[in-house]
Amino acid sequence: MAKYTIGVDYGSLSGRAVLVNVQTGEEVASAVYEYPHAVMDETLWDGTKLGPDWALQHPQDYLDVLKETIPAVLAESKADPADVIGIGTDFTACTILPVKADGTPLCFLPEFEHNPHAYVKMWKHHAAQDKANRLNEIAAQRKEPWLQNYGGKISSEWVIPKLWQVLDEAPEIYSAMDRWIEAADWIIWQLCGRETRNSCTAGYKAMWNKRTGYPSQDFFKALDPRMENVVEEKLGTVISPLGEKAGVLTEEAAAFTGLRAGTAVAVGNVDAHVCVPAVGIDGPAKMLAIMGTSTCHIMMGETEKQVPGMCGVVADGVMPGYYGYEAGQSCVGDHFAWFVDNCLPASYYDTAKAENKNIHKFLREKAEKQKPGESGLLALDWWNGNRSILVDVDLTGMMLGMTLQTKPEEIYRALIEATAYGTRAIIENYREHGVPVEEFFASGGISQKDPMTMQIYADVIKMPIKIAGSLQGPALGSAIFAAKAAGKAAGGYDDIFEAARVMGKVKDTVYTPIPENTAVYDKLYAEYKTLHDYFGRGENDVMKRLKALKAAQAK
Ligand SMILES: Nc1ncnc2c1ncn2[C@@H]1O[C@H](COP(=O)(O)OP(=O)(O)O)[C@@H](O)[C@H]1O
Ligand SMILES: O=C(CO)[C@@H](O)[C@@H](O)COP(=O)(O)O
Repeated sequence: MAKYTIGVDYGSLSGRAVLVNVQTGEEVASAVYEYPHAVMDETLWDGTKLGPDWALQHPQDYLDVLKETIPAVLAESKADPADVIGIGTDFTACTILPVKADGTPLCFLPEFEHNPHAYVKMWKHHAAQDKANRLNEIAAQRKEPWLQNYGGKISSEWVIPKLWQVLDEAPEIYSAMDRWIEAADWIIWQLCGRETRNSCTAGYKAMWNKRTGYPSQDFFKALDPRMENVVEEKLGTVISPLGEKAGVLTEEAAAFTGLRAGTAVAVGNVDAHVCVPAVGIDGPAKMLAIMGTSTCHIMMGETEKQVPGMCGVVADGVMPGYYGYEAGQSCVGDHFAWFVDNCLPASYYDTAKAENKNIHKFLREKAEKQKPGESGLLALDWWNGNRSILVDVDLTGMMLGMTLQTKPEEIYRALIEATAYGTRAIIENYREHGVPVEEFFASGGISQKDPMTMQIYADVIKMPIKIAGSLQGPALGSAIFAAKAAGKAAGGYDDIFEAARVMGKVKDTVYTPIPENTAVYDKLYAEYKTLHDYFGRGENDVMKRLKALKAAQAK
């Protein structure tokens, strides 16, 4: 009798569930639910104005994903809930919210429903940069040894800068919250009624280390005396390894999902890291880029190396027995989305509509006719700051080389190329610091939807690119971890590597570098690197000055 697991992937704009056959990896059914509140980055749902660089979400949307998608995949597959042996989930991160001791989000309480700080701060909420800067200064002064495990800088996207922002700007929310918890762990709590903290978000986003634990009380006190006991007061100290069973589905969660109470629930995971087994990766030096709104670059290594500008190195942070390395670009697909939403003449939309084509496909058909370098354009891919290797959200985008002849499709292609150069910078940075990158895999929406982009990436990074076999890489990864949490006795797996080999997959399509393109891209990349260092490493801080002026004028 076939056994199944369900994986649920919480992306930036929607949640997607897949129901997967545990013995074959076949994805039997899938469903998507778009978050009704989407990303609240200008106003809260009630119209309350938000400041610059804010990005909030509503946790009710996350619950509704479970209520909508799980019954949908059960109905589509006609699977008997008794044969669904486990459920796993993954989330964007650090996407984090304040809750009461029983898990109730503060924004669900009438007294806080109009307070923006009571909501989920999404990974791309960058309004705690001043806190991150201060934290980095203090950590560097104190020569905190863990700082180098995070490339030398803690990002404003992470747990402590965001929490510190709450403490400063909304102390009433800080004191009302009993827990400050990643949505990745909160959703597991909703499923199995038990609070757990996963080692992936704890390690990459909350500065927790398997060997040494969290930074010291003294360090937190140096940030702000009110945070001296932040770990005990707001975070959790019991950290669960990936693939472990967090608990079992409660009666209540069984009622709203249609699954059976008692079904195994895996501990939370992150949307990027969870994809690694989904492409069948089972060893070091194989980089996986999860290319969507943003891109995360995840890889395993045999040794722990401190690489400047990476996001982090975490023992067992991806799969057990290896050091997990993460780097990333905070804006990839968001560049293209911004461009089509803001910069295209109406005639492009009209023609695309008349030809019944998606606007990206329409632009791609024009852009793929260009040769590398033909447009004369070069961009810096910093529309949402730079995550790796500069770790600076105050950097902004740039486009060089425009003339009266420049066409929209040329700008579109230059933006794609810029993101490819950003990925090459990450790969070269690893290699320069002794971390080998030998193979390259891609997953995520763009890897599936956009062959031109994938060919450009292969030409720029000069490595063949293998493509994930699943349209839903993270959801499949979550289903794989669910099979591990359920265990062999229930029809799953006791070994995550075995589960990855059976259930993970890549496509037959491989994008291979084209030598005449790589030769031109080598030249363009050299120009990119010059501009990257000039604007990004302090030689000319014009981007920061403009941003400061903008903030001052907006007041
Ligand atoms: N047909 C398409 N071709 C190329 N890129 C696309 C297309 N449709 C959407 N995109 C890009 O893909 C990005 C979303 O990626 P996806 O992986 O689906 O989402 P997420 O990152 O939220 O998980 C968008 O920002 C958009 O720029
Ligand atoms: O930062 C991480 C993981 O560490 C991601 O969750 C974040 O970049 C969001 O990813 P998506 O672009 O929504 O796939």
